[in-house]
Amino acid sequence: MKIKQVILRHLKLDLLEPFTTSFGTEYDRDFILVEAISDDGISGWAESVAMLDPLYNEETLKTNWHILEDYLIPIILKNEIKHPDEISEKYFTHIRGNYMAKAALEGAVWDLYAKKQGASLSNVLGGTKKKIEVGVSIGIKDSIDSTLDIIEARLGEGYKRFKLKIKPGWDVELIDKVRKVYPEIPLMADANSAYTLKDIDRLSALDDFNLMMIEQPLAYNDIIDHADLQSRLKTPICLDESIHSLEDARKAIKLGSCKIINIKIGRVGGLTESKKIHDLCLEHGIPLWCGGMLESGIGRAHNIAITSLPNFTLPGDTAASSLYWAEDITDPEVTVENGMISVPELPGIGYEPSMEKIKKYTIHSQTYHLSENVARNA
Ligand SMILES: O=C(O)CCC(=O)c1ccccc1C(=O)O
Ligand SMILES: [Mg+2]
Repeated sequence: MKIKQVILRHLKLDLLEPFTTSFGTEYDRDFILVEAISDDGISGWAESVAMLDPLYNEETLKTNWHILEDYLIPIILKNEIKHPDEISEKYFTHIRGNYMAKAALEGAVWDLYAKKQGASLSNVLGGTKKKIEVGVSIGIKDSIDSTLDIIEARLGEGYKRFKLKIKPGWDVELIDKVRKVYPEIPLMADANSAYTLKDIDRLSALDDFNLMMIEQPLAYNDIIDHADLQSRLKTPICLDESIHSLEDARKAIKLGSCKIINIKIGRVGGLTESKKIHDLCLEHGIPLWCGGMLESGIGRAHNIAITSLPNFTLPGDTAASSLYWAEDITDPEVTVENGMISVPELPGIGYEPSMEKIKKYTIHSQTYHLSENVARNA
């Protein structure tokens, strides 16, 4: 495969409802859409899940644009790529970190590769499921009653798992009240690193509610204290922020830092690394689910494809487009029926980017070609 052109677009979509976590409130979603075009004129698409501010992790939309423009795109334009696995295994190895930037460009090449094979992205990744189960992530609200109303609505829509964002002071009472109303629903909590081991009493109190898991209770860069905490809790810990690679997953499993892992393609540097973590976790009996980053339909399509692999046995965060956006940028949008999404069988990601809607939400765009300057840097 020869990539002759890459287009970066900065899009902004307004969220229908503000989304609050322990690290802040999002009112809208700015992201980079990546289009990689081959010499025979086929486009592959992906999005960077980096946010505008470095609150979830250290990457931002601007750091991603810089790394894509100055390092990653020149490499992709200069080299002939036989298989997308080569991108993380050979071409990006000397660039440290910047996982979300790497994943965005790698993902666009994966979509392009699948389209050239005439196969679905799920198919080329080794996906086996035709349908995937989905859950929903519910942000921090002004009251427990409004949280209960949302759970009621999502239950009616068939969602298979309910994740409540927690932070100190919005935790034990919330979970207790929700459990009293819904003693049986698959329920979990995500702290986004809002606690330390000093909060052991509060975290132990959460152990009484039969939660499926507690996601990332401790620091975003920790696997040591999580191992200590896991040894004191019966509720499984799920790591999100702390896992950036196959190596991180191997070490966390070895230490006993978690019993479940959430894979976000962007956080681990792409689909190739996601597959490797998948295989390792399968071998060690660690169940997986696919996390969400308030993606547009393009990112959702990638999440659906990776979730079709067999060890994604727990419902993920890839809910319907209509819960987030007045309109999404793909045709069709991502829809959920009875808590399930059908994995597309069309070539590539299987959701067509709508050029009309993409234009409508684009703030800025830039096209990159192979040039003398690019060749020198790559
Ligand atoms: O609905 C979604 O896309 C998942 C929302 C979510 O939980 C989330 C959103 C932004 C950043 C981090 C997280 C998280 O999983 O921790
Ligand atoms: Mg999380």
